Amino acid sequence: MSDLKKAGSALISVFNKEGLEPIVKKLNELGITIYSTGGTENFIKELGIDVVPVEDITSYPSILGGRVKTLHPKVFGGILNRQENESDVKELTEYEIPQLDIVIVDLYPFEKTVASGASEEDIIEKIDIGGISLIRAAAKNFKDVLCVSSVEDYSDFQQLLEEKNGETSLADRKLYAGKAFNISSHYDTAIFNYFNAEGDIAAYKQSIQTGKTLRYGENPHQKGTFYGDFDAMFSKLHGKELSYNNLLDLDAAVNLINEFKEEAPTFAILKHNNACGLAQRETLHQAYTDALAGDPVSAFGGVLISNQEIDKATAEEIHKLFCEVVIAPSFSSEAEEILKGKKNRILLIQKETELPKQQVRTCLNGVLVQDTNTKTDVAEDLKQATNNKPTNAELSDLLFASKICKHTKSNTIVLVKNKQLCASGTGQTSRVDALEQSIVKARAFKFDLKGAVMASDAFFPFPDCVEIAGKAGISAVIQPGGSIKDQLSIDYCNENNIAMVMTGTRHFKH
Ligand SMILES: NC(=O)c1ncn([C@@H]2O[C@H](COP(=O)(O)O)[C@@H](O)[C@H]2O)c1NC=O
Repeated sequence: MSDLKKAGSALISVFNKEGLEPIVKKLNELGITIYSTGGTENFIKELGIDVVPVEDITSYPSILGGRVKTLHPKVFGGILNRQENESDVKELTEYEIPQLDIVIVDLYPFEKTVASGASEEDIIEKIDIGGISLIRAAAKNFKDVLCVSSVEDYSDFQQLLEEKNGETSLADRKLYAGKAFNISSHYDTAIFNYFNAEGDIAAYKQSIQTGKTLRYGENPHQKGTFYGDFDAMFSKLHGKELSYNNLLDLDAAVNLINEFKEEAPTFAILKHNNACGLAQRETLHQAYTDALAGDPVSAFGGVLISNQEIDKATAEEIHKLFCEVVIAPSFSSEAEEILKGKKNRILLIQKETELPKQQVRTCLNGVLVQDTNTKTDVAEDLKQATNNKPTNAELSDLLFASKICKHTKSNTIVLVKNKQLCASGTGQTSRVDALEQSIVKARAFKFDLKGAVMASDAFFPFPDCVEIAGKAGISAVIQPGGSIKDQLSIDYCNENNIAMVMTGTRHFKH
């Protein structure tokens, strides 16, 4: 037996009338009776198309300022009846309930209203009750009813009407039911999160309606998907598909470069989510050259990000390097042309967007959620711990190093000289290891550490780090402070002419 059903009627109740016209025209052409609510009814009438007011079904006006218009047994009976069930069909006749085969609903814009900063009263009025009930009822009864719950589905639905002349298959109806529950659950999640803005209720709900299957996860034997709106953050100009690992690097890169947003030309090179090169200079070309000099070995296959438009001169330098991704607020047309010279190289324009206020990661059998670390250490935060005061140049390098430190995996030590990352120790199990790694790396790339500064993401539990740093020529240190043995580190610095400032803020990153 064919599971195709010919629709004879449709109930339409939409907030946003845009895109509805061709659908209404097609339904009318197919001889489908259209029922509708107030505003939608007027819209359809103005198109010169016959429409039956929903009040003709309910024999009730819309009441309470529109809070109750479709919430009526005759409307829900028309949607929820099982056509295979004899007693349901009998009841339809007994109570004069019209069968409703198609339900088209577009909900009140709750999230947009919240985002607009509207008053609580306005927000509450945008909690759609009738519409969400129509969607749930129609989707539940997908065996008999097709539910269109989003403007996004209008063009597919239009095509369906055209191809099948008003007939729908069970598979079509079930697919649309799934989409409908995607809409209704997303809507309710947004409402819950509005009511639980203070987090008083210990429940975590997130709903992301857009996702992209990636070629694979972190490794080729793992499946991977990105749930998020990539296009809201970037415009892709060129290059191959982004991978799972590219996306992780992008996340690290934009978070890092945002620290230098309003500053002089700054260029960063990242590998495995850590900066392996970063410099700030008068020209972007120089910033790139000096970022690369930080670690030209690690830069191979890296992700590059700039806080300024990439110009021709910088692009010509970048073009000599094999790199996966180049991100910038914009590219000059010559730079774009040059960088497109490698087929796979990904070029991205970073749009002006806010980053999420919370960070989420899986943990054990659940998730860990925390506020994003938005604290950037500034001069006013600093407490001078030593007799020696850092010079102005050292102070600006210390704050510069502290910003990099905040975005480097713990334990980390970052060494900076003249607004250039000399080296960092990343993701080490001891702070001494992190420091020694950074010194070895800096020396390997011919940095003279005399007069360089050191940033540490957390306090020094022992004076060993300042001792090693002092012997390497480091002249100033920035760290949170707070160890019971702080004084031992301070004493060593005082005895060896090293300036130390404390921020009072730890910047672990795991
Ligand atoms: N109260 C009800 O019975 C009801 N029934 C449908 N709606 C919503 O009313 C809107 C359409 O209203 P109109 O056709 O009057 O412009 C749609 O967003 C629909 O989801 C309702 N409103 C919200 O709860």
